[in-house]
Amino acid sequence: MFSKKFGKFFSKLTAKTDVKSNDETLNAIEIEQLIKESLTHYISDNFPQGVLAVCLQFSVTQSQKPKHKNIIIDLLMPFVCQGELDLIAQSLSDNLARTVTVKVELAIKPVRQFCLGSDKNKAEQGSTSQGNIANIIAIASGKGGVGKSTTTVNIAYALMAEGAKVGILDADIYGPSIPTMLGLKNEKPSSSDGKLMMPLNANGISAMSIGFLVDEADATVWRGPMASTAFNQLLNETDWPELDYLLIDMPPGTGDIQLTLAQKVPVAAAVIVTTPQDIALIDAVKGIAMFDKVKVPVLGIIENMSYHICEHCGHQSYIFGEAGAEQMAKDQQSKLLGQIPLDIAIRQDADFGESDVFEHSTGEIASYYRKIARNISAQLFLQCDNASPLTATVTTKAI
Ligand SMILES: Nc1ncnc2c1ncn2[C@@H]1O[C@H](COP(=O)(O)OP(=O)(O)OP(=O)(O)O)[C@@H](O)[C@H]1O
Repeated sequence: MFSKKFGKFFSKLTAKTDVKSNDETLNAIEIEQLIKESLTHYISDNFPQGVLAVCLQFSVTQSQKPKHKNIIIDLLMPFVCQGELDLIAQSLSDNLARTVTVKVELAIKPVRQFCLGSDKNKAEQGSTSQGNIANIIAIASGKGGVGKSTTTVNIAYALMAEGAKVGILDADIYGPSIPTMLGLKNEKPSSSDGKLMMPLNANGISAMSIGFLVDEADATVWRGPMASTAFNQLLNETDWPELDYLLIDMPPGTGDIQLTLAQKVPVAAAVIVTTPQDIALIDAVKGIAMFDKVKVPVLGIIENMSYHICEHCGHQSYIFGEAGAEQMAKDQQSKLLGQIPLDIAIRQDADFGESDVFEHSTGEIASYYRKIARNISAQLFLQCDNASPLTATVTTKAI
């Protein structure tokens, strides 16, 4: 039956199908019209004005074979949304008594900040050394140990599961854990021309980390300027393939080094990871203030280790406090991008260089991260892109 969540368009579908009694009586034009209406009236946080308002291309193919009356909806979209549109396809399938599949192709463009270059220096960097990268997103936390690197890796896999091309740059110069988490410990990058390094590849994710180049012990004694120079080299002297998103795993904290990185890199936007614990939330607020200072938009907050579900009795316990990030997001007029439970499988995967999001991309753990990945991608488009339907248009009247 129809889920309440889909509201208006389901009632329209119900009305239509009730009138016609079954889909045999709906002709191809009516079906296409019904699908268009459904996509137009579907409203959610990531589609505040419906799916078709942001869709770049739309077509419906209806197979007429008597036993396989499948319907395929092809959409060209500016942000990842396959997981959300699969739910619409499921409801359409139920309503039309046909197998409806939505196929999303992505056309992810650099957001406004890159294109227009509100900061000349940033725009120049964006159009030269990182020309293959559409959008750089900083994943930051005020406090250390809240799960920022683990979240970065799993969001990268989640974006990939949603169809995007993704890379990770480990800027956590003082404690690079990305090589371990991606199963690339002890690997070294190669160079074909002696100038640019080839990023390493973990199941399709391109990765670069200071951990690939120097011993952890050596990097930890670096001072601010040295760390910042090393980071710039990692970003600019890597032969990045074409990427929709490069996620930067920022060093924890809100000091000079973080501020310098946020200023030097053409970051399109930032995301803050926190636990619901008060001391983590206080530092997360400082993180938001830091990005505000350098005019990098903060897309929202991810609450990690939100709760733990007992594997024996299923009881949900709020070990680090309840709903802290939700309240903080409200106070800061930001968005809660999602919550991730404290789960032993997430910790084990991180230690062994594996990811459940990659291995079971339709599983429960993957669903938390994929939802967050969709929210990040959509919010980047909606909040920052010129083509967003939410961008205010200024009209001038001739007098
Ligand atoms: N949702 C989770 N469930 C279970 N364990 C988790 C979860 N998120 C992170 N962890 C574990 O918590 C520890 C800290 O995580 P991680 O290294 O990602 O934090 P961090 O914020 O990047 O740390 P640092 O700031 O020191 O770099 C790791 O052992 C990781 O496996």
